[in-house]
Amino acid sequence: MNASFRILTQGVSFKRPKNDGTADLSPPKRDEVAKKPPSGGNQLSRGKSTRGNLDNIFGSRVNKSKKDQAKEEYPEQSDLEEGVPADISAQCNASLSTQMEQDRQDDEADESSSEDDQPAKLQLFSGAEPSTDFTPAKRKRKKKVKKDADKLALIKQEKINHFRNLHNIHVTGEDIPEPVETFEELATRFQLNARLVENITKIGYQQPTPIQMQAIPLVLQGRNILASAPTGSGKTAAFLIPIIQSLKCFNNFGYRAVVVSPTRELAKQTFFETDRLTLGTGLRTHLLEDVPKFVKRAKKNRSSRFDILVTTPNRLVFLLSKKPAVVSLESVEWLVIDESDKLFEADKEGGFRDQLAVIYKACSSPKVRRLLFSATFAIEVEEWCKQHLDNLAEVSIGARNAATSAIDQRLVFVGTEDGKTSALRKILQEEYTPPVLIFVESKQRAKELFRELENDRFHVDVIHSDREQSERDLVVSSFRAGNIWTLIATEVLGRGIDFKGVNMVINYDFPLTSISYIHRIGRTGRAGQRGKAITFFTEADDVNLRSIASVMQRSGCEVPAFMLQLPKPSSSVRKQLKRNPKELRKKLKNRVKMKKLGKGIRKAKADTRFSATAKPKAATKTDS
Ligand SMILES: Nc1ncnc2c1ncn2[C@@H]1O[C@H](COP(=O)(O)OP(=O)(O)OP(=O)(O)O)[C@@H](O)[C@H]1O
Repeated sequence: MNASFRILTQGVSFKRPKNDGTADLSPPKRDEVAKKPPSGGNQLSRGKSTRGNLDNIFGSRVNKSKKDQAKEEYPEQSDLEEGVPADISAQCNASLSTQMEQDRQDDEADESSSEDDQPAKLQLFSGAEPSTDFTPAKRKRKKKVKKDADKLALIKQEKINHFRNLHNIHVTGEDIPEPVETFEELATRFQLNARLVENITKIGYQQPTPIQMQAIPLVLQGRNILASAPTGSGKTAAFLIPIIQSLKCFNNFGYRAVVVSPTRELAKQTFFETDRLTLGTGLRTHLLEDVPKFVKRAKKNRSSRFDILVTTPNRLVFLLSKKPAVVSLESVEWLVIDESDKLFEADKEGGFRDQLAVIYKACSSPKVRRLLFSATFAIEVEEWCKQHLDNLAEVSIGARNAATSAIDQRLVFVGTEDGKTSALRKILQEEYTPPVLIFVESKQRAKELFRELENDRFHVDVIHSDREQSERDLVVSSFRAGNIWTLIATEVLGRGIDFKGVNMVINYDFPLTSISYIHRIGRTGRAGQRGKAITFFTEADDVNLRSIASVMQRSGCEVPAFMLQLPKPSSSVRKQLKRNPKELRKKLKNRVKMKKLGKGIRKAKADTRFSATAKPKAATKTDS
């Protein structure tokens, strides 16, 4: 991917509607939006904050086609090449400096001549002192100072743009602060807590990653943020470092920051990262694990002993929905929604989105800021943020919804389901470099594959939602410690989990969406290391093949041309893919089976012409 991107900073500010006690996380309906009259401009007056205003603004934006909007925010490659390369920036600085020097000399000459004229002009005024502001010399000097300041600002902006281009940083929003290049710069510019600096050094972070370069100053500015950056690019520290800095030290007010993660494993990992970064600062972090214990503790009013809460949404919602609620989020200043696109997902029962709405509403302080982070970007999350979050800044690193270029990705055709085990054994024999993660689509599949491999020499174990929490914890820690070499997992480990040094990810079952593909393979190739991802596909997987091939192509992998030319799934299939991908996959598998069955029957029928013993049943046996 070319590192040269044009920076887009749109001067748009959005006001949050008045807090009416509702927390509707659903995006506005398109036709509702389309009916709204277009707004007069994209700058909203600061005084009034009404939903009507918001809708007008939102309407004017979404009336553009998504393609146009995307093009505005992410120019095509040819456009991107117009970025500001280093030498151009240097030339620009040099020529501006020369021009400024020339202007200075001209102005000095002008000034001396106009000062000579002054007495004559001043005599025109009798009695009253002339206003000093309006003497031509002063006016000129003022103009010159302004001109110089403008030029300096231009040079500075040019440098910032160049820096962002270099690191693939894209930002939108008003008044975006300068990114930081080093942790030393961060420490001096924001007077970072000495213990926090010490902890960053102790952990071994030498330089901020691109998301940290831009997101940390933004969070420290007190903004609402929607951020996306590749898997394994340090998003956790990008929100934790500035939150820790802003909370300063322990106080007795109760939770002031809440981090919501979709899985227990991820919540636990974030808790450990928070623990490492807060060491010695006095801040206290609580991982919400044992709900009954929490309820007991809450009765003694002991929840105010912590500053930061890390949790999954369902546990927190359970506590919030007790009458009376056993947890208070009224003092929360920072609400972090990690894996934000996942937590915005809604299913028939409401899913994560409804839970998020409860949490959102419970964080009732006017001081609260929301930080939404993920490796993948969803347009509906962006639309919601734009509509509901005041002073929003968006930051993203690299191309949206692309896998990291640190992963070598490969697609392997295995024919049918039956072809998978032998293909897996072949790979494990020929290129086995543990630790290896194998993803399957359901707990049933996970159990079956585990039985298949458990007696081989691959030190295999399995993790899925049917296992006890203690077993899951043990499996994760054993895999981290290197006692398990091959781990079979469902989507439980698909997002956010940071296992150091996973060398290979195998998608034994084809991911249901390209988003799931990006997160699954992102368990390798993290924090600057390289990794390998192999994905099996069968005849039943062609509905998703094109979108995954596109992800591969966007992250710089070679993809067979035919895959990119596969027909796009019809709109009804796309809808099903979004609503219930598992169900659709089942249907497609059945269709392939039926097709084969049909072929088998036809073949068998044909065979019976020559051999009376051939039966259709026998011909289809291998497909079952
Ligand atoms: N500045 C840094 N320098 C070096 N390593 C870092 C830095 N910041 C974070 N890391 C390390 O990078 C790894 C990935 O970080 P993290 O888990 O935060 O990634 P992520 O972007 O949240 O990934 P995902 O999208 O998969 O959740 C971790 O091991 C973390 O310790």
